[in-house]
Amino acid sequence: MSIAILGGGAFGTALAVAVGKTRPLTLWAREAAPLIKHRESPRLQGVRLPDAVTVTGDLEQALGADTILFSMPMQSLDAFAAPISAPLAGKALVACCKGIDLRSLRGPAAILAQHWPDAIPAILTGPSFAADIAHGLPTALTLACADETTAQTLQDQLSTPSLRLYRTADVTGAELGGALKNVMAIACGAAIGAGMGDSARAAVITRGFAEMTRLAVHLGARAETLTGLSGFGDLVLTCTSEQSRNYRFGLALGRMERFDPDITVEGVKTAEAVTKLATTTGVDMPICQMVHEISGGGTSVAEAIQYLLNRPLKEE
Ligand SMILES: NC(=O)C1=CN([C@@H]2O[C@H](COP(=O)(O)OP(=O)(O)OC[C@H]3O[C@@H](n4cnc5c(N)ncnc54)[C@H](O)[C@@H]3O)[C@@H](O)[C@H]2O)C=CC1
Ligand SMILES: O=C(CO)COP(=O)(O)O
Repeated sequence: MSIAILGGGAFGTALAVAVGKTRPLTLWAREAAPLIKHRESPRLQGVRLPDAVTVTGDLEQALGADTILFSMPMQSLDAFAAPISAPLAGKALVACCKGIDLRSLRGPAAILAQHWPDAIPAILTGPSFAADIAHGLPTALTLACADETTAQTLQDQLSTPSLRLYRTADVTGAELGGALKNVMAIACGAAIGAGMGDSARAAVITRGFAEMTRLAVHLGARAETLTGLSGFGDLVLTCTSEQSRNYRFGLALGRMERFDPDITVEGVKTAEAVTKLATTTGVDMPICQMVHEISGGGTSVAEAIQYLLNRPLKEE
C-alpha cells in the first residue's frame, strides 16, 4: 500500500520524516524545487528528509498512491481539491488539517468526502508539534475513520516506533476536537499575554473544554472522543506551550503586539466559523465568539474578559 503526503509545510514534512524512516512514501509540495534540492522545508528547518521519501511537484504522480494525506491549511483544502479530476475511488484520504471550512462550515473529512464520495475519508489529529514528530520524540495521535478495516490499515501504515496511533470511528468528534482546541489556545494566549495569570488560563481551558464538548455532541460526536487525544490531549498541549502558533498569536493579542501574518494560525478562521455555527445551531459558544471578536480587532482582550466574567451565573 503506497503513501503520498500532499503539502510540504511543517506538518506534511514532519510526517514524511517520521513515516519515511519506516517505509517509502511520496511527498508532494506546491513549491517542490527547493525541497527536492535541499531536502528540508523552510517551515521545518534543521530536519532532513530520509532517502526513502520521494519529493515531487507532480500532483498526478502523488495521487496514484493508495493512501493520500492532505496536509495543507484548512481554508485551502476545498480550493485545492476542487480542480482535481483524478478518480480516487476506494482510496483512503486522510485529512491532517485542523479547522472548519469557513464557506461550508464543514470539517476536513467532510470536504474530502464531498469531492470524492467513493473514497474513504479519515482524519489524523491529536497533540503533536511538527518539530517533535520530526525529531522522533514520543507522540500519540488519533486516527479517525468510520471504516474499521481501513482504520486498522492506516493505523499500521502510519505508526512508527515513536509515533503511536490510536483509532476511533468518531470522525466528527476527532475533527471538531482538533479544530476547536486552536480557538481555546488563542484565548489562553490572550489571557496570559494580558497578564491575567495561570488561574484564568485554567478557567479558559476547563470552560473551553465544556464549550468544545457542547458543540461537538450537538453535531453528532461522542462526548468520550472529546476526552481523548484529539480533544482534551491537544487542548492541553496547545493551551500551555509557546511552540503553538495559535497560543503565540493569542499572546500577541494580549500584549497588543504585531504577529507575522505569514504564520499559519488556524484558530482565527475556526473561531469565525464557530461563531456562525453557534448562530445556526443555537449552541452557546461564548469563548469562541470572544476569540472571533478579539482576532478581528473589534473588541479588546480586556473587554472580552469582562464579557465572559459578567455572564449570568450558572451551574457548572
Ligand atoms: N505544524 C504543526 O505542528 C501541526 C500542524 N497541523 C495542521 O496541519 C495543517 C497544515 O499546517 P502546517 O503544515 O503546520 O502549515 P505550514 O504553514 O507550515 O505549511 C502549510 C503548507 O501548505 C501549503 N499550502 C497552502 N495552501 C496550499 C494550497 N492551496 N495548495 C497546496 N499547498 C498549499 C503551503 O505552501 C505550505 O507548504 C494545519 O491545519 C495545521 O493545523 C496539525 C498538527 C501539527
Ligand atoms: O496542532 C498543533 C499541535 O497539536 C499545532 O498547533 P499550532 O497550529 O497552534 O502550532
